[in-house]
Amino acid sequence: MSIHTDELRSRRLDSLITPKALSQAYPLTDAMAETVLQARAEIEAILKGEDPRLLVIIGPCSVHDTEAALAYAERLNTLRLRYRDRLCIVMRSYFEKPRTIVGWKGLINDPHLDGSFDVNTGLRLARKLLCDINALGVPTATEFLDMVTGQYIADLISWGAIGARTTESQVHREMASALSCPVGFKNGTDGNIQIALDAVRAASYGHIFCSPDKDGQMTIYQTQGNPFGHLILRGGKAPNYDADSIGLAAEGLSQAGLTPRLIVDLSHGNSLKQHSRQLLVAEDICRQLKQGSRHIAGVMAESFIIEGNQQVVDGKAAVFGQSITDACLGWGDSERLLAMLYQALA
Ligand SMILES: O=C[C@H](O)[C@H](O)COP(=O)(O)O
Ligand SMILES: C=C(OP(=O)(O)O)C(=O)O
Repeated sequence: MSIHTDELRSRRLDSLITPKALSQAYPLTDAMAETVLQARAEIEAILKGEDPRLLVIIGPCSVHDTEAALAYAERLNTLRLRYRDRLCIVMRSYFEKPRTIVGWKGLINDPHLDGSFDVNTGLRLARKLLCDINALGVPTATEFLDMVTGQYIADLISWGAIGARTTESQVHREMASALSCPVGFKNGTDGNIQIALDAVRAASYGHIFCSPDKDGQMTIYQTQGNPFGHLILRGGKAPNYDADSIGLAAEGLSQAGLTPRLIVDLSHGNSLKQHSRQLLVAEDICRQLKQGSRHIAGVMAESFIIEGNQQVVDGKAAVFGQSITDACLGWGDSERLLAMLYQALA
């Protein structure tokens, strides 16, 4: 057996900590569990149309500095409490970035921003931050991209996303069918909505899903199906936040036997990747809400403390609270955005 035919293009870097060991280091307290369970129940009620509030998923495009993310969470909490009678605010806490080709893939993958890929530290930082944010009473949202790392943090997540680049992937749909939180599926990067409608349906069924268990043992799970899958309109070749596009998507949902309620991503294809345009998209959404649209269950926005984005130089991001992936709204505009959404639900 001296000839090897596999593992020819990979090399072992390190062993991964187990999900259980990480949870023991950063446990889910009863108060955090309460935050998660209450937020999930509220989001589910909003998606069903039983809670008239608007779900608002807002926060940085990605977390690269946990101190800055926590500072943002503290600011956001003030507005979350102020607007809680009309808005259900959940903080975007994204640790995994899907790349069009290549690039920094997020805090879990490369926490030191220098290509050292210290995944164990990335997982520790991500879990600790989620504990700290939930301890404030702020619920968290994330994208589930990797098939393994979700096991380390999913108990602290109130809302999950499957991104535009993975909505059509069978394993992501299977994963979503197992997740305990509501999961939004984005339309494809080209604007294809059908793949997201198919994904919502696929995830609502039970599947067989192979994943590590909390001890790290590879396990065959039988999933139950997720009844709270939903559509996220993120734009594609053209934006899709206007009333006609939302009406068409709602019709598609109804024809597929799904609740015609969806989330609009103010960013990405809808903002033409120009961060300030999120406010223009929001104005249109507010108009639709004021006109009584029943299809808009929520919105998503990319926002941080400092407007725009920055380059990482020598493993360092120089500006505190500014994105190192997509450009975000700054704090002032984020305050204006939340005030505008709140007014629209008057
Ligand atoms: O949300 C972030 C980005 O839009 C996504 O990760 C794709 O980024 P990229 O096209 O720069 O790789
Ligand atoms: C990558 C993201 O979005 P999309 O999948 O829509 O490109 C995101 O929301 O971070």
